[in-house]
Amino acid sequence: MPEDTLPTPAEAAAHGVAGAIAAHGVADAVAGHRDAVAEVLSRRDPRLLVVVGPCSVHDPEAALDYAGLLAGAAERFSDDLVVVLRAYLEKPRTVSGWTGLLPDPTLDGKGDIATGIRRGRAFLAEAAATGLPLAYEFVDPVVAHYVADLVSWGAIGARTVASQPHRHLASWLPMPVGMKNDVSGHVGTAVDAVRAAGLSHAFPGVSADGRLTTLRSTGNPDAHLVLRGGPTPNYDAANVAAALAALSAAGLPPRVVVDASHGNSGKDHDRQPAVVADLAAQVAGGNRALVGVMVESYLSDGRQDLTAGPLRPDLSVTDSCLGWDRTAPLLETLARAALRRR
Ligand SMILES: O=C[C@H](O)[C@H](O)COP(=O)(O)O
Ligand SMILES: C=C(OP(=O)(O)O)C(=O)O
Repeated sequence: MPEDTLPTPAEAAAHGVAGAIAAHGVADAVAGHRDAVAEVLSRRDPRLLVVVGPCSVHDPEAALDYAGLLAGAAERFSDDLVVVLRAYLEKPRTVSGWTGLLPDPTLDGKGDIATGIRRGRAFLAEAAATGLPLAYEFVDPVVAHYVADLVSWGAIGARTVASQPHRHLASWLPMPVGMKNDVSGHVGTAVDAVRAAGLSHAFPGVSADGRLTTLRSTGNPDAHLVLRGGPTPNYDAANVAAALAALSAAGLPPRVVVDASHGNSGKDHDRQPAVVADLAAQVAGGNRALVGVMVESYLSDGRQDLTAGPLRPDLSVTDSCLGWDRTAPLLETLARAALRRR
């Protein structure tokens, strides 16, 4: 195979970790996780969805250590929270920068995507074996065909939410997909995206055997809005209420996930606890439409530049994250809030 030829999605799925995926019953677990998330989004399950984990995975071994810690906490709070691990292997960039472990597994711009698919799937399979559902931002619609089988909650990000191919992809993906408000803070684009994802579409895609093909979707009933802020935050009760009103006006179910990071914390990890505290108060105060919270969290507080010399495995190389020691209490706060809301 020439160096740059990629395996087909079916070949990638059959490679290496297929045995581990089967041994751990991952496919059945993923189906169960997707249903569990959908139940929370539909509010039939009163628990709170918490999507938490690193901004990006740059060191799979360290990220698995993090997943182990999170799996323990998820179990502890399982009466009140449905905890999903951010297992993000692609990063959208405002202009340029590292694009993630799957497109650039050597973190140096070489773009060895074939290796990235192999390493990425190995990471996802091992992370799934912890028992946690996995969250993933679908940045490149082609790459989606290599990873979607292991994902239980998908995101279309602030930089792609207006894109028709991404909306079409979301309409076809077999898991709940969150549509983020765009980077300007405009919520209407994401409301349009939720509507578009709920409809059926025919669009070009890749079949399991690697052929370019026409994909036909039936519409994603579990597409929903994610508030992530913009130049100013939009996590407070007034912005949440305005977003719910916009959803209702568009004939969509009033439900929202709120991201405590990104525009809601000015990308400053130190601000995330205050945002989570505000969201927990809204939940505890009885807001049943606030169905989920996202937190960017990793082993240690902060971030590092990729060019800063030997990389630390425990520190984000993209957005700054809240360290594990400060994340665990936030999960407890959210669990208490969800319990109180019941
Ligand atoms: O979540 C990560 C970043 O916010 C996103 O990938 C954009 O990063 P950038 O603005 O540094 O390119
Ligand atoms: C890039 C991300 O978010 P956003 O699209 O909100 O910037 C992310 O969640 O990693």
